[in-house]
Amino acid sequence: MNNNIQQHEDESLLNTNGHTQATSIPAPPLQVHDAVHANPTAPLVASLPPTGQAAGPQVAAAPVLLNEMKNGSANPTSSGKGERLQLIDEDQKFNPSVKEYLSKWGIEDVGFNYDLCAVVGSQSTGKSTLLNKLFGTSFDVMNENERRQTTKGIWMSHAQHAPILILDVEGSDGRERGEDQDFERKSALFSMASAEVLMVNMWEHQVGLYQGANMGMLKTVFEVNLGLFQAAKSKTHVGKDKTLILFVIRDHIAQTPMENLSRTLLADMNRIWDSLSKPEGLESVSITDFFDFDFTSLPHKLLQPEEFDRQVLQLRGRFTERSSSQFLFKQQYHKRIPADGLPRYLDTIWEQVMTNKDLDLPTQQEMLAQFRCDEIASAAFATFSNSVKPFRKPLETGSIVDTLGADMAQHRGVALAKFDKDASRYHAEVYKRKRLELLEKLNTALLPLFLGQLRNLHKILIALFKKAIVDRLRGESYDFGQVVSEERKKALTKYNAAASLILLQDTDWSVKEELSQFEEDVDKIADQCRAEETVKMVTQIERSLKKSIAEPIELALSKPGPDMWDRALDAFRVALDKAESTYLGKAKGFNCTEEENAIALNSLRRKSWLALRSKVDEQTADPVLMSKLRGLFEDKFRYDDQGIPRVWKPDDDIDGFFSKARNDTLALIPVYARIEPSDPSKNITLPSTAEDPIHSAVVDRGEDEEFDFSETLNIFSETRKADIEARFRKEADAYYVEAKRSMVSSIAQVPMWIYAVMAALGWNEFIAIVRSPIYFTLLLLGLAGAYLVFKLNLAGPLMSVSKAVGREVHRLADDQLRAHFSQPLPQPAILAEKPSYADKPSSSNAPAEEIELEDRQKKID
Ligand SMILES: Nc1nc2c(ncn2[C@@H]2O[C@H](COP(=O)(O)OP(=O)(O)OP(=O)(O)O)[C@@H](O)[C@H]2O)c(=O)[nH]1
Repeated sequence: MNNNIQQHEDESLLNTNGHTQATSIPAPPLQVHDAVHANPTAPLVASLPPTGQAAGPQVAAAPVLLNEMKNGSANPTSSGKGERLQLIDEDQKFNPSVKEYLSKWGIEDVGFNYDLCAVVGSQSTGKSTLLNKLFGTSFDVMNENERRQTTKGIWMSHAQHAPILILDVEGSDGRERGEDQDFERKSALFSMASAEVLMVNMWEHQVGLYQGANMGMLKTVFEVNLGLFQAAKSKTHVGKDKTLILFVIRDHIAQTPMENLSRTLLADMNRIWDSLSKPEGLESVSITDFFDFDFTSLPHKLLQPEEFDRQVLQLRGRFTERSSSQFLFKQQYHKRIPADGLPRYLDTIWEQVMTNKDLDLPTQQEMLAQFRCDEIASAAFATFSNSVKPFRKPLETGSIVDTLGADMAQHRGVALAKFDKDASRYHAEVYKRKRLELLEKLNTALLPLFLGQLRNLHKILIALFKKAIVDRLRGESYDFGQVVSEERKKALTKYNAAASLILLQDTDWSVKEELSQFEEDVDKIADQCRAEETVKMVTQIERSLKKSIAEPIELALSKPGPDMWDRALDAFRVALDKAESTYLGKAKGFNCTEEENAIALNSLRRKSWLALRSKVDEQTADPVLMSKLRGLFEDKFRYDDQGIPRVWKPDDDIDGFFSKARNDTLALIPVYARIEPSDPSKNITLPSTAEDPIHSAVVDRGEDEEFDFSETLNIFSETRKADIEARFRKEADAYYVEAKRSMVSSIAQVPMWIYAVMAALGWNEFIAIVRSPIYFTLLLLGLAGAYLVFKLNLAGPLMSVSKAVGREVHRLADDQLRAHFSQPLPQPAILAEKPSYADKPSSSNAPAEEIELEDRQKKID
């Protein structure tokens, strides 16, 4: 690549006056425009409108530009502009730096707002010179001293005054390539496929020639065009993508009028066109369906430099002034390649040309559109990815991003707008397709955020739901069913609201599945709470049942008899029925299922039964039972039928009463031993856990213990029964002994006459005391002291004091005696024969009272 910036050649070689004509033929119909056609021979100055008139900014700018040209200020190097690059080198390699250059020239981002023209023609016909003058470029110009090829390959540059790209094509017909017309053909194809305006540069004297007038090259161009239509396979394409061929006749000295030259050239082209074999269906199409022709001439640059410059300037205006009627870059010639896609397009076209493939421009444009749309989409997606990255972390850590929905929509919108801005210029169908693809890609990238947000929403709302229920159930009075239904509704509303915020348009996203999963989990928690609440409720009911059965059971068990269990079970059934109806009443608000109710009722019955059993156990504990039996025995033995205590008299049948009372009481022990009502209809039966399917399910969940109903009916075993009997017998015997003793003591009463004898014998002593003042005073004092002790309740304290004193005296005496007898005695043998009280063996170790009782018993028997 040659980036040299060449100065414009010296313009002051010759200064010969001449006149210039310009003829243009837009089509259809074929027309001839001549910038000065009204008077072809008139000098150029006369043909220009006066300064300030509507005809042309190019005219107004003319003096300035002329000065630029003369002073060399149009020199591209001075402004840093006008750089060029060798687009295709001598070895026919495409330069990959086009994009870089376009960007440097500020053309990459202009979309369709640029134009492209190419110049072809025989070698050394002043093409580069003309381009440099027209556009301020810096293409190489031949050195006069050595006449040889200067432009090799195809060069590209840009205009200084407008967004115009220029292709300077290697001259044809040069001795350097000789017979080889391969590059000429390829470069012509390439130029035609890319340029809106194809300038054909030729000397005036070449008009009418075949090779010299580039007719061979033009024939190729026309053939290629027809080939393009064959590829497009549609006649509708005809007339849509036209190219303007602008003939520039150099060194026109005006001997032959421009009109004649134009006509000759047109006739030549029509002849060529006619000679071409047309594709099927396109036999009748005219050359002007594909091409517009324009003709212009320039005076001799060396002989008429001033005129040459003026004409060039005028010609420049036709390239740059969009408002001018003679503006060359008409809309219809534009190849509709956005500037950013141009490098790729040119590269592909050249590749096609190189591989001798048919040039199918529409397909190329489509392929370019695909390529560029992909590139633009990738760039937009990369920016989008970066901007949504910050959302990932909070969502991964379980947070909810409040603005996620709006943010996702905004970032997606930005990416699509970015894509639309650059890609909408390309092939419409491709653009639409690629936009859909991008949209899908963006949605796919956003999907994890959407799902993450839903996941977190689910977790957080479930936790909140649980907490709200637990908090509300802590209160004193609540309706569980209402609490659950209110909180459920709240949770679902919140979920729906939050989920709808992140549902984006143009997606197939749905929250249906997630919502149903959420509902399922909410219900699961409600069920859990309900189960806990049911257990709580059953426990409460059980507690109140315990309270309500306590008294009736105690009462029933304290009055044993054949119907003792009938009464106890009656009381239990009443309490159980009440408990069950309380449960069912409360369970209505819980929305419990039949199965849950069955489980809870089963549990309630079992727990109630166990409560009954525990009460019975309490009432049949050893001391309680013994006291009951004792009481019953006493009632029968010590009281008569009217409940009056018996005073045993010698003629009473103590033995008979005793054995009856004892046997009756002993007969009650088996009644206590087992829960068994006399009336079988009052029997209560509960299923044991082993045979209860409902309970098995509960046990499987580890919520309850094993329960064997038949076991619970037995209050105590045979061994214990025997033990109780034995103990009772002993106690009863004690009562018997006591009864006998009380009868003996009543027999041993002092007769009344003894008291009369005592009064008769002691009468003298009584009189002696009454008559003696000392004794009488002592008697009065004694009576007064007794009265005081009685009045002040001092009998107790006096007794305890006297007892304490007695004990102390006894202890002291005991100590003294022990101390005395511990000394060696003069006759120990005598003392040893009398065992002390302490050493006295207690026959059978029984307490003294018992021994005494036994003695008495023996006597009675
Ligand atoms: N007679 C005449 N000579 C010109 C004119 N314009 C340029 N020249 C001269 O023609 C010679 C060739 O000019 P270039 O601009 O290099 O021609 P070219 O067609 O670009 O040459 P290649 O790029 O090699 O094909 C130079 O010496 C110019 O000074 C013109 O209008 N008339």
